[in-house]
Amino acid sequence: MTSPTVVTVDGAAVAIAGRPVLRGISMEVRQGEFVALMGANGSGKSTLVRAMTGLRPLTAGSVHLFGEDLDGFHQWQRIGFVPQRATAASGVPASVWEVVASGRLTRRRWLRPLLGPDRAAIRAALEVVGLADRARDGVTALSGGQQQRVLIARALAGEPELLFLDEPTAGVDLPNQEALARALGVLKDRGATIVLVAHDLGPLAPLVDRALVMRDGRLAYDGAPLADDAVHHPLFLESHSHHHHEAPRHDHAPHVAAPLDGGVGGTASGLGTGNGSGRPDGRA
Ligand SMILES: Nc1ncnc2c1ncn2[C@@H]1O[C@H](COP(=O)(O)OP(=O)(O)OP(=O)(O)O)[C@@H](O)[C@H]1O
Repeated sequence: MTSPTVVTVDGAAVAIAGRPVLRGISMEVRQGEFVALMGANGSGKSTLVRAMTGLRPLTAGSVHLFGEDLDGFHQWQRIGFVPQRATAASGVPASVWEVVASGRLTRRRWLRPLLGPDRAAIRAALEVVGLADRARDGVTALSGGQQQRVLIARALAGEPELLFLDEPTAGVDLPNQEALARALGVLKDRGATIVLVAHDLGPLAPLVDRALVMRDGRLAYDGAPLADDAVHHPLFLESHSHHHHEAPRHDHAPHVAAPLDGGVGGTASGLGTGNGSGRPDGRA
C-alpha cells in the first residue's frame, strides 16, 4: 500500500527581485519518508523549503500540505520548521527549557499555562536530543552544535507530523551531528515525515530514503540516496553564469536517467525506486 502524500509541489516557480530562483519544480513527499534536499550553494534548496512552508510566495504553480492548498492551509500545528543558521541565543537570553517550551505554543490554548502533556512533550524532546540535563542552563552557555539541538528539540516539542530542517548539520561538529541523527531517527521511527536540506549527509545518511538534488533552481535528480561525493558530480554543479536573464530552456537541465523521467508529474516517491538506476554517473 502506498502511503498518503503529505507534500505536493506542482510546477512551482519563485522569483526574487524579478530573478527566477526556482523553476518548474514538481515533486511529492509521502508520509513517513525522510527526504534529503541537496545541491550546490545557491541552487535554491532554502528557497524551496521556504516555499513549501509558505514563507516564500510562489510566482507560479502550487504547494499542497496534507492535501490542502497552502493558500488556505491552517493546520500549522502539524508542521515543524528549523530554519537555516538560526541561533537559539538570539534576542533575550533564555534557558534551554524556555526555548523548547516555545515550540509548544502551537499546541497550547492562547495564554494558558503549560499543562501536564506540554511538560511531558518538552521533557521528551529534551531527552531525544540528549539535553535533558541542561534544561536550566542558558542557551548562550551551550556550543553551536548544542544550540542546534535545542532548536531541533523546540521543533520536536510541537510533535510535528511533518518536519522541515534547513542545513541542521552545517558548522556542527561530528558528535553533535551524531546526536542530531539519533534525534531524527527517533522522530522517523514515530512515523514523522522529514524534509531536510543538507550539503553532505554525514551521520544522517542511513536515515535518508530519498534524495532530491537541485541545480540552478531546478530539480536535477529525484531518487535513491546518492553517495556524498556523487552530489559533487559536474552534472549538479552550478552553471558558469549566476545571471538568469534568458528564459530557461529544458535542454539545459542535465539529463539524468529515471526515476525523474518516470512517473506522471515527474515525481518518484522513492518507494520501490531504489534500484540505483538514477545515478548521475549513468552507472546502474
Ligand atoms: N532574500 C533573497 N534576496 C535575493 N536573492 C535571494 C534571496 N534568497 C535567495 N536568493 C537567491 O536565490 C538563489 C537560491 O538561494 P537559496 O538560498 O535558496 O539556495 P541554497 O541552495 O539554499 O544555497 P545555500 O546552500 O547557500 O543556502 C541564490 O542565487 C540566492 O542568491
